[in-house]
Amino acid sequence: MIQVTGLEKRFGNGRGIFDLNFQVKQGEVYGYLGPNGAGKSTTIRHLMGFLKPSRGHARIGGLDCWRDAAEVQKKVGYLPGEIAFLDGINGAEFLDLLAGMRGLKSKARREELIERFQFDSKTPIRKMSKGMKQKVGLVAAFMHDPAVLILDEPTSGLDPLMQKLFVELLLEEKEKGTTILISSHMFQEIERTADRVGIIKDGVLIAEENVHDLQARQKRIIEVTLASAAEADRLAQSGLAVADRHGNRVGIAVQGEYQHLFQTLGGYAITGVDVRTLDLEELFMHYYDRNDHMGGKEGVR
Ligand SMILES: Nc1ncnc2c1ncn2[C@@H]1O[C@H](COP(=O)(O)OP(=O)(O)OP(=O)(O)O)[C@@H](O)[C@H]1O
Repeated sequence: MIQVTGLEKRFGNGRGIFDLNFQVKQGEVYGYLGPNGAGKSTTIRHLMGFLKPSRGHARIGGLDCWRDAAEVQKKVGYLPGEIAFLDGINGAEFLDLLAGMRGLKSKARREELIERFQFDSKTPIRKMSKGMKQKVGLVAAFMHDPAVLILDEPTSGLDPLMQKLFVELLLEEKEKGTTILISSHMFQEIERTADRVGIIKDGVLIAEENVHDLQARQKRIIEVTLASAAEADRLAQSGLAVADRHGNRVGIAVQGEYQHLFQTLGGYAITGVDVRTLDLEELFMHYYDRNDHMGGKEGVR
């Protein structure tokens, strides 16, 4: 449904995107990840027909995103990274304007979305907080039930409750067969929704991964607390795959094979057990310089 072929944009300063190639199949959710300034928004602006490629093509549903920009923009639900609103109007008027441009008659879906995101659409846009503007942007992107959604950092500015709601909405869209490209710094949101992820750095697509494969390869760490340091020493030398060790605690990495682990643990004085899952962020970290990592579970920038 989305096809990017040899896409290139060279800005005067030598930055840009270079020979990008990827596809998003109908009904697939593609997570587009990358550190600050990697080229995510530039790619997305090409997909929306706002930028002319220096080389190559971006296509959506067979349409050329630059040549057929007007048609593409009608077809796609788009949430920009930074929304430029008209200042003199309120949220409802802004949505009316977009609905008019798209020839959308029914307000049913829009009202349902406003109800879910819980905001007063009559508030003047200049008085809205960042999060509230983001909600208006999301309603604008989803309200015409588009076959393709392109979302540039959709949860920025949303509080955790609204982020959760957004993920639910995205999963519903996925269920309906909507094709979705979502750029994000939030690994967890990508992990819960995406089928595949592409990682862009310095304008180059450096990796593509199938999220379901990654999840199947995901390891768990069983953290065992032992009655004494001597017991912990003994367990550390038992031949199990020891991932880490802190005092009386020994972390053991497992991937599907639990029988041997529990048989072995039977011979030890254990006072506690905890299970930790290595999340995809940890698996992805090797694609980034450590310096790019802002820390925490939230981002990769
Ligand atoms: N119009 C422009 N002229 C010159 N350079 C530009 C222009 N637009 C973007 N760039 C540069 O191209 C690079 C990619 O920018 P882009 O906004 O696509 O990154 P991004 O991955 O979306 O980053 P962020 O996470 O910060 O939004 C950056 O170095 C940026 O400074």
